[in-house]
Amino acid sequence: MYNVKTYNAISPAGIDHLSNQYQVNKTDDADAYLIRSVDLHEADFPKQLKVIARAGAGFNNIPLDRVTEAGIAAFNTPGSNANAVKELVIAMLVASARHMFAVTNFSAQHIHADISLMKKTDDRFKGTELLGKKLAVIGLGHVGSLVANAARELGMKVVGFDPFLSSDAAWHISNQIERADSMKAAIKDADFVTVHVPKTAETTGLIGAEEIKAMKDGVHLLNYSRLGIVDNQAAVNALDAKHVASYITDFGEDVLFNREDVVVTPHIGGSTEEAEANGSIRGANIIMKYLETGNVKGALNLPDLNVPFNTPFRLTLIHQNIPNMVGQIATKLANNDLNIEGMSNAAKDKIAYTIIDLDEEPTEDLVDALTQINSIIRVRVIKNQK
Ligand SMILES: NC(=O)C1=CN([C@@H]2O[C@H](COP(=O)(O)OP(=O)(O)OC[C@H]3O[C@@H](n4cnc5c(N)ncnc54)[C@H](O)[C@@H]3O)[C@@H](O)[C@H]2O)C=CC1
Ligand SMILES: O=C(O)CCC(=O)C(=O)O
Repeated sequence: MYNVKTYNAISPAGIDHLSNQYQVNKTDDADAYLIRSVDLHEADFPKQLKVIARAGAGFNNIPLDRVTEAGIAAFNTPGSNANAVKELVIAMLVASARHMFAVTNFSAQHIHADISLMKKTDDRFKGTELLGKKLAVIGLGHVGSLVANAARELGMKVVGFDPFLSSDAAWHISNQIERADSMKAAIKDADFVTVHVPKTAETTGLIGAEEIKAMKDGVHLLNYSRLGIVDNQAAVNALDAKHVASYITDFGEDVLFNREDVVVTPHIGGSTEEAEANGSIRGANIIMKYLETGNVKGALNLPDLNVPFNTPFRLTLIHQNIPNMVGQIATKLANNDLNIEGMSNAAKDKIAYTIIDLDEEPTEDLVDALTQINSIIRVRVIKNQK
């Protein structure tokens, strides 16, 4: 039996997807965490924790260095909630162009008045159309590409900026999206700017005072990525100066409250039934595959390694990516008279991962001996359940 611990509200679709070899939230000593945006930076991890699956895209809530040092595999589920974010961002583009929140506030406050009178005398709520307007999309991954394509379908001119665009992601972007080769080129004459990048040291403050100054007067700015990617104080200063027309974000801070020209949603970009189910089912599949086979695809901190599991036992080893590790491991197995049926190894940056297939169960002494090799981070024995 494997133990899974969940954090945040995890869609039951993923919990139900786990096989009967899994029990959920019965103990804190979990083999796997299935999480959403809980902040794990200050958390201690139980010794037997082997895998963290983040149902969602952003993984800035996981202390990756510490998790890797503990030999814990970490995964996210990019794309699982991208459509949900896209739909909300498109709604917010329309809402900002039509002053939707100020309009509905006005209506709520004048519920007993003859609102049609205001229409005849007041141009305050006259909006603009998206058709023909220019949208700059910063970051063209799962979310950004969907936003760019949908905006194009609405008749907007769309320019994208993503210096790290993967060739896979590029396939999903309409050929009618203009590619900018700098942030400045993307934002300079855009009517709307929306940001869809991960939060990293490099993207913190990506849209600061200088970038906002380079935008045209009357721009509408959207941040559905993370707190800190847009400098909120710089955005407020530009709103005060009437340079930015409105700022719409999923990540509130005190400086943003009680302003008519700011709309804050409470981090709900990915909060739809469908997106939460997608993410939790993908997270459940990741946990089952990693715990039961050791195979890895798309981890945040381990290389891809997928080997058909056809022997009764398997050893998996997470270790430093340095010379002679595989040689030392093979020697320990030979010294214990264990025949290696198959051995595969892959590396990602400083970390390497080795899978060894065996006909016999390795002894505890052998596992101890392997664990004691300098630069081995974690050794796991997996019994084939098939
Ligand atoms: N508000 C919400 O509920 C949600 C927020 N998000 C946020 O949106 C982010 C993006 O999500 P996905 O599109 O699924 O991720 P993704 O990984 O598919 O795409 C991110 C893109 O950003 C690009 N990028 C990285 N640094 C950049 C830079 N300096 N300038 C321009 N582009 C850059 C990457 O090359 C990549 O193509 C997530 O990391 C997360 O923080 C995602 C889902 C829901
Ligand atoms: O709804 C959630 O769990 C957060 C979604 C999100 O921010 C993400 O996937 O990056």
